[in-house]
Formats: sequence, C-alpha cells, structure tokens
Amino acid sequence: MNKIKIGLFGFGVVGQGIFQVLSKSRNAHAEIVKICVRSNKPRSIDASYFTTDPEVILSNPEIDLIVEVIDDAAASYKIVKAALQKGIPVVSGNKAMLARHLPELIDLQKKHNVALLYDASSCGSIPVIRNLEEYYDNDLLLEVKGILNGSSNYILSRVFDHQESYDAALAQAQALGFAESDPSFDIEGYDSLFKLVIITVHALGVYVHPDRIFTYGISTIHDSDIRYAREKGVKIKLVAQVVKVSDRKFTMFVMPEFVTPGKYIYSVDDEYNGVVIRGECYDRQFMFGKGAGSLPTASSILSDIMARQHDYRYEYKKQHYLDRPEYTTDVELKVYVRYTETDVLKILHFDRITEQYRGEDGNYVIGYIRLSELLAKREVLRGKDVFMADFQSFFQELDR
Ligand SMILES: NC(=O)C1=CN([C@@H]2O[C@H](COP(=O)(O)OP(=O)(O)OC[C@H]3O[C@@H](n4cnc5c(N)ncnc54)[C@H](OP(=O)(O)O)[C@@H]3O)[C@@H](O)[C@H]2O)C=CC1
Ligand SMILES: N[C@@H](CC=O)C(=O)O
Repeated sequence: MNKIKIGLFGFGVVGQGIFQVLSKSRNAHAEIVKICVRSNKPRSIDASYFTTDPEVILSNPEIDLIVEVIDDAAASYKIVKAALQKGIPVVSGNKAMLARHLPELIDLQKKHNVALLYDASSCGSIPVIRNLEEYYDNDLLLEVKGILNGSSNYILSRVFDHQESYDAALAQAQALGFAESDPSFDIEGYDSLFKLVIITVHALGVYVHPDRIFTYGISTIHDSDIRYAREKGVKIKLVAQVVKVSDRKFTMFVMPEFVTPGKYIYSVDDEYNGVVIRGECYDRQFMFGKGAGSLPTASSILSDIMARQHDYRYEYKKQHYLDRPEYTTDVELKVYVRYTETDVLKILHFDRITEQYRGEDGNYVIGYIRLSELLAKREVLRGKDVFMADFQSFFQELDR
C-alpha cells in the first residue's frame, strides 16, 4: 500500500497532536509532507516542514489528503473549498466552519466526487458522527443530547466539585489546550451549537443554520445559581440537544440544564463529553470520552485518516429520505431565570409561572415558556445579570 501523503494545515494544540499520533501509529500508512501555519515562529520539529503559503500544499500534486486544523474559520472555509474543488480529500476538525458551510461542502463533495471527513469536529475523541451516519441509519432515532463542549464542562466541574473560581477554571481550560482561541465560543455555548448542527445533519439528515437555534451559555453563572443547584441536589451542565417532538417535527437548542444524579451526563466531568442517543426500540445508549485536548482530538483525526485509506466517505443517506422531520421552536420548556437589575418578567412572556423568589443576592423565576419566545428575546437575555437554565423537558417519564 502506498503511503498517503498529507498536507497539514495548523500546528497548534491539535496539529502537534496529529504529528505525534501519526508517528506512533504502525498501521497508518500516512506521512505528513508539509505543514501550513500562520506565522514564522520557532517550531518543535524541523523548519523544512513549514510554509505560510497555502498554495504550497494546495498545488502540490504529490499530496493525496489535506488535514485542516486551524483556528480561523474563514481561512478554513477557503482552504477546504479550494481543496475539494481540486478533488483533494480533506479531514477537518473545524466545527465553526463546518456548521456554517455544510450544505455547500456536501454539494462540493458530490460535484467533485471527493470526500470530506470531520469526526474530530464533534466531541473530540468520541466517534459520534460516524456512528450516527452508519449505525443509526433508520428513523427510530428520538434524541441526541449531551455535553458537547469540554471547556465549559471543565469549568463547571472545577467550580461545582472543587470550589475553584470560574476565572481560574477558564484560565486552566485555556492552558490545557481545551478552549477555543476565542474562549467565548466555549462559554457562550456556540461551540456546542456548531457541534449540534453537524450532529443533526448526520442524525436526522436535516441542516439547520446556527442563527436559527437558541443558544445560551454559562458565562453569567453566579454563586447563587450554584447554591440553588446544590440545595436541590443537582448539577448544572451545558447541554445541547436535538429532539423529535412528534413524528414530523424536531427541536434543538443549547442551554445550561439542571441535571439530576440518575442521568448519565451527571457524572460526565472535566473535559469529558457524554452523548445520550435515544431511540424508539432501544431506549438509551451512551457514548462517553474526552471531548477536547491535543491527543484525544488527534486520535479522532487519525481515525479519519485511516478511514480514507479504505476510501471511506459519508453518504449523507438520510438527506435523501422522503420523510424527514421539520425543525420547530414551537415547544414549551421549563426554565429557571435568575436576574438582578434586568426586568426579566417585563421582557419574557411565560406561559405559566410556578415559582418566584426575591432576595438580596438576586431574584429568580421558574416557569414554562416557549422556545420561540426565548429565541426572539435572546439578545436581551444576554445581560450580565441574567442566568438561565432549563429542567429536563423531554422523555422525563421514560427516565424515572
Ligand atoms: N483544541 C481542541 O481540543 C480541539 C480543537 N478543535 C478544532 O481544531 C482547530 C484547531 O484548534 P487548536 O489546535 O486548538 O488551535 P491552536 O490555536 O492551538 O492552533 C491553531 C493553528 O492554526 C494555525 N493557523 C491559524 N490561521 C491559519 C491560516 N490562515 N493558515 C494556516 N494556518 C493557520 C496557527 O498557526 P501559528 O502556529 O502560526 O499560529 C496554529 O498552528 C480549531 O478549528 C478547533 O476548533 C477540534 C476539536 C478539539
Ligand atoms: N473548545 C472545544 C474543543 C473541542 O472541540 C471544547 O472545549 O470542547
């Protein structure tokens, strides 16, 4: 078997991990021949590997596979598109880019008969994309829900279980290479959102643009929210979910959730991710593993490189099913909203309020509200003095 010659884009946390795992793997008939980076800074390996000119890789006829792990979504889009247009297969970990451009990139794969693989883009080392694509190829799927972001989970674990400060935990997530270059993507929920968009394409065969999906993060979490959760014997986790709400409709959103001890994701801590896949005939299955970091992510990239040795590609079969569910935000959620100055009750129209509290360290309201209402008011809710979390809304009766 001829060795696959790889052109690598990016030599940061993930790129260096790929270099390491490839040199360890005895069965990967692949070698990195050139690495394109942004700057000319000193590197840990021979300088002759590096270039800052993408064309050195894109126009090299020897290169059979491009692996793209850079932290710039706009540049990533240009590189991946150019590669596919030239018929060069690509492995990418760039969920910010993929979530915005998947429909076009799927068309390009078909048009140029070329593959784009991206299991590392969602949940680091957990093979969630390939499983959804291959194994769950039926319409029994009811829900894919879980912790999809390692950094925010790391922060919440350190704050909840180790009484560390939020800022110290965030700095540590950055130092360990879990966080995005702009960590607001992690803590505001956008990284989870991008992964959810990609997952939904492979779970249900439907693409929903990220702008249409309600996303709320953990950046405004306060001691009083943590105290509230502790008093109730639950943990707060940043949860992303795509859920069939009827035969014909599904919903999706990202939001902190109060998670009770019986749930699989209750025990998913630190940078680990956990994904619950629920189906009509098999109840629940659970996938667990490291969701961020150099070697865990690189192991997923290695798996895609190996898959390319066998010409593997995604078929996107579910996109061609006649009966695909439609996206809706017309569902009711039970939420907790804590606030101080912002007059939340003037802004948000609850269907029904079940509890209200006013105190020195803040006020909170708990009630039922439509997801469409949250989506419409999302900008107002980004106030520094507001934090929101939901209670499990779907399949509660099955989880008792
Ligand atoms: N860290 C993680 O745990 C995971 C990350 N990912 C994704 O992988 C990608 C890389 O992440 P990570 O390794 O952490 O990021 P880093 O910031 O550690 O590294 C980014 C790399 O990209 C290079 N780069 C940036 N812009 C360009 C460009 N225009 N052309 C060529 N090279 C460029 C940088 O070059 P230079 O070295 O010169 O600065 C650097 O080598 C991101 O899309 C991220 O979302 C996915 C899963 C997990
Ligand atoms: N920043 C991301 C990295 C992996 O996707 C995370 O924390 O999960």
